[in-house]
Amino acid sequence: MGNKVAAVIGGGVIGGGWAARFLLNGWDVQIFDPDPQAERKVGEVLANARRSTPGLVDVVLPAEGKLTFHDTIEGAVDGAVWIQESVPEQLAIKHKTFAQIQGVCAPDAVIGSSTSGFKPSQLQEGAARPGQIIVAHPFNPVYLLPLIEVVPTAENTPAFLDGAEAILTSMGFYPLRVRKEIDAHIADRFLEAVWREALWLVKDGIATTEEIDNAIRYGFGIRWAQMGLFETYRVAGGEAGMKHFMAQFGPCLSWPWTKLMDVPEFTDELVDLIAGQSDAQSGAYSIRELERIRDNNLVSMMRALKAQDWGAGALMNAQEATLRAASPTGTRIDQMADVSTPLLTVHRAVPLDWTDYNGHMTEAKYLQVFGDATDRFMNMIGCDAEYIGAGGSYFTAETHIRHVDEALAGAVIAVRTQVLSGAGKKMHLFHELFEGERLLATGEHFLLHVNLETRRPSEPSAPVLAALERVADAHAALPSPKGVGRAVGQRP
Ligand SMILES: NC(=O)C1=CN([C@@H]2O[C@H](COP(=O)(O)OP(=O)(O)OC[C@H]3O[C@@H](n4cnc5c(N)ncnc54)[C@H](O)[C@@H]3O)[C@@H](O)[C@H]2O)C=CC1
Ligand SMILES: C[N+](C)(C)CC(=O)CC(=O)[O-]
Repeated sequence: MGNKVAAVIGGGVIGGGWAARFLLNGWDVQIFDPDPQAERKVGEVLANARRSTPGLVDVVLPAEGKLTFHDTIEGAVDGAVWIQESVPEQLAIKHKTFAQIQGVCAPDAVIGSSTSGFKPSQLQEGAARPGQIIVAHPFNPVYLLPLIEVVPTAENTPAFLDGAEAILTSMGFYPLRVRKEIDAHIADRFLEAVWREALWLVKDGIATTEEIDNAIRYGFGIRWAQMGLFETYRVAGGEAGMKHFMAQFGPCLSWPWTKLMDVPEFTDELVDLIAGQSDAQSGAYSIRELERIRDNNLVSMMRALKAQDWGAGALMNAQEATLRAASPTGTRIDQMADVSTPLLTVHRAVPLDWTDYNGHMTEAKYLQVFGDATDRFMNMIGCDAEYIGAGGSYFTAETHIRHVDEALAGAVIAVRTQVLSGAGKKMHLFHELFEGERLLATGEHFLLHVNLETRRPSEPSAPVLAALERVADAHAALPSPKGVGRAVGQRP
């Protein structure tokens, strides 16, 4: 990918989210929004994103890009290879915006529209180069959720679409190409149906806004996040699966369970009823507080899916593997020319689900970071998944951690690992955890190589031992790090 410059036209809820996603993936972002409050509002979204997005993966994201605000569309799109339109949902405003963009932008830049409902053919009407415009419909918060509905027309070439989707994928998005354009694409058709039914339930006095939210979040909402609709229903069919499920529940669709397309009128009375109930339900929190609660929950759930390598979590692992391959933490010792200084074994951000009631990285996660650093070092010397699968590994026999300073969510942390000794079955490591130049903790660990069949200490393979000895010999020349061999209670 060449120039990583994006323009964001319209910096509201969604434009601000796009800006954050681009910036935190190393893109420079140029924003145009006529609202004098735009810079402040984007700043608030970015602050939320900085504490949540970097911790989605267990490896550091590219260095944050540069953010600039511009007085004109011309200024904002200058040099941009991706231009994201996020102006209000009115076709006339969108058409005027595209005309201004296309008057000045590069002819091969992608112009993505965040529209929730318009078809791409409607957006392309009257455009100078219709083939440059696609729907790229995101989900709020754009800096966390992976889905982008990419809706093209026949005007967009396959090569153009592939290029656009490659850019989205590189930022951890999941581009879902919609086969045929349709009002409101795929996901918003569901959301509209659910929204419509919920409005009826409130209007008819069946349920309050809070009861409806509880019906979703204590039940099918959790289910949907991991298996969606069809896979969930397949499981609900029991051993007989989907056919049985359809035979059993298909007839229900003709029962009067839903109001279908009948939309309740948005009278002042209905709006007041819903807004009043919503105030009673959630008014104790500010919108920014609710955003932070939402982000904490989303990151925790997405990281749980990541641990299962499933759905959105599998996507996060794929992005991590790409980032890891380009990182020194993914390099093997036999590929390194110089191993004479402590090795970078962890380089990542503190995820939101690692923080505690004190507002900082919790105690147990210091051990996790050092455990991860040890795993990475094992990988570097060749004790990788294949080696472990063949029956050899290291077990930790003793650990001593010194907690020196704190780290907050989103902080970029790094572990440098010094080999104190490495010979035969024994491996003695000293990890130092930093945020920038600030030392946060040290971890001293003694490990033994084991045979996974006998579960007894054993000699490592010759290549693993050679790699370990190479680093140990090189590190023997280093000064002994402060804190080595300490016991609890000793004065510094
Ligand atoms: N809010 C949501 O949940 C979602 C919204 N969308 C879509 O994103 C688009 C933007 O929606 P939101 O961000 O929610 O609206 P918003 O009202 O938060 O932001 C719109 C921004 O556009 C600016 N603006 C107005 N006229 C402009 C112009 N001529 N040029 C540049 N900026 C202009 C406004 O000052 C405002 O900051 C819409 O098409 C919407 O359908 C898509 C996904 C989710
Ligand atoms: C309400 N909405 C139609 C604007 C919602 C979306 O388009 C997607 C989302 O984030 O839910």
